[in-house]
Amino acid sequence: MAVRVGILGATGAVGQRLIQLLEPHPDFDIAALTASESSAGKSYREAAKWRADSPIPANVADITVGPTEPDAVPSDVDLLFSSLPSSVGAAVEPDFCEAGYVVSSNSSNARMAEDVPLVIPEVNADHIDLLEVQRDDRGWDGALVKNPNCSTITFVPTLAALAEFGLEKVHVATLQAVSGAGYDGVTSMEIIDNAIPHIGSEEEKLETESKKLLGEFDGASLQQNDVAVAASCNRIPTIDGHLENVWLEAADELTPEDAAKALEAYPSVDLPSSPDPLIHVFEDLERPQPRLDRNLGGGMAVSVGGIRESTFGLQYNCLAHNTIRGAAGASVLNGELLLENGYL
Ligand SMILES: NC(=O)C1=CN([C@@H]2O[C@H](COP(=O)(O)OP(=O)(O)OC[C@H]3O[C@@H](n4cnc5c(N)ncnc54)[C@H](OP(=O)(O)O)[C@@H]3O)[C@@H](O)[C@H]2O)C=CC1
Ligand SMILES: N[C@@H](CC(=O)OP(=O)(O)O)C(=O)O
Repeated sequence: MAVRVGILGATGAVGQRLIQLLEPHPDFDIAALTASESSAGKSYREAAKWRADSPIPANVADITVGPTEPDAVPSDVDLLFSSLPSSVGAAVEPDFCEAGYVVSSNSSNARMAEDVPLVIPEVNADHIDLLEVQRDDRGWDGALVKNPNCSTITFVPTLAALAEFGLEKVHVATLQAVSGAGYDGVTSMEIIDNAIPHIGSEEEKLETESKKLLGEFDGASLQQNDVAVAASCNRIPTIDGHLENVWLEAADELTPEDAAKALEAYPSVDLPSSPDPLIHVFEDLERPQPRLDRNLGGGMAVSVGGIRESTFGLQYNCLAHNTIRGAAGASVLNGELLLENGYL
């Protein structure tokens, strides 16, 4: 029987992507939608400014949006996907966990908390069991799991694939799509004919979240990876798809040929939203490109190209769809992992 799920922040850009991904999902049934007080009490059709590239699913359009409070969500809902602004997530997600709900959250609050698993299932599925520590620490019947920032999700799987060569230093420069800032985030006057070489807090997220994701969990605590990561984040006028330039210094010899083999061989996981292959490797130096390659693997794949030797070790470019692999799809995949591991 399908698991009944809810979406916190269902009317937003990521909430709409979640609805697109969850409506046809084999294991999940959308049973509750929440948003701010100004949307509560309206039908989803009325409350959401629907801007996704497929119609609102008929069975979702007539659901009444509730306020984002534990009492407003039916108790037979087992899993909540959270796409709230991070300040709201910080305030309310713990209340839902305390009330017994399992929350798979895309919001950035608490990603670096010691007892909160930050998970990309293809990279560190075993970190999910940090939830046992979390439940002991906090006395929750529910649980809180996070997916990382969209730019972090794009380059960390490539590092995981190359980890066998010994990760020492990584420099990453991003070219991020405007959808990452939300529908009202960057005005057309700011971004057309332009590039903005700063995205608030983004560099720090890439530098810190990557070490947690690549860390070791021994069943009791998590030891972060000591790879040095330096990031530079830029906004460019693409709609979806974050492209990143990576320079990697490895401890062992790492030729472009070895890197391509390791990236291509890196496995996906046996969960419905994990694409096979996970990583597409292009020989064409002009790929990957956001418009051409962001939808590979249903928007859940990572693509890599331009692999070459450089003054600073191995150099390559990577790309992923920021609102699917980088946000809604990442939360859904973590929901699948929670189900697979008996947390629901
Ligand atoms: N856009 C993207 O590509 C990405 C976004 N994220 C993160 O995901 C989260 C959501 O982003 P996005 O969908 O773009 O944001 P939006 O602003 O589009 O949506 C926010 C959602 O939260 C609800 N909300 C806002 N304030 C409150 C409140 N006080 N109480 C309850 N609900 C509230 C909104 O409801 P209402 O409609 O009623 O206002 C809406 O449903 C953010 O944390 C963002 O940083 C992460 C990666 C990518
Ligand atoms: N800051 C990201 C999107 C985002 O909301 O990230 P986070 O989930 O870390 O808040 C971008 O601009 O593309």
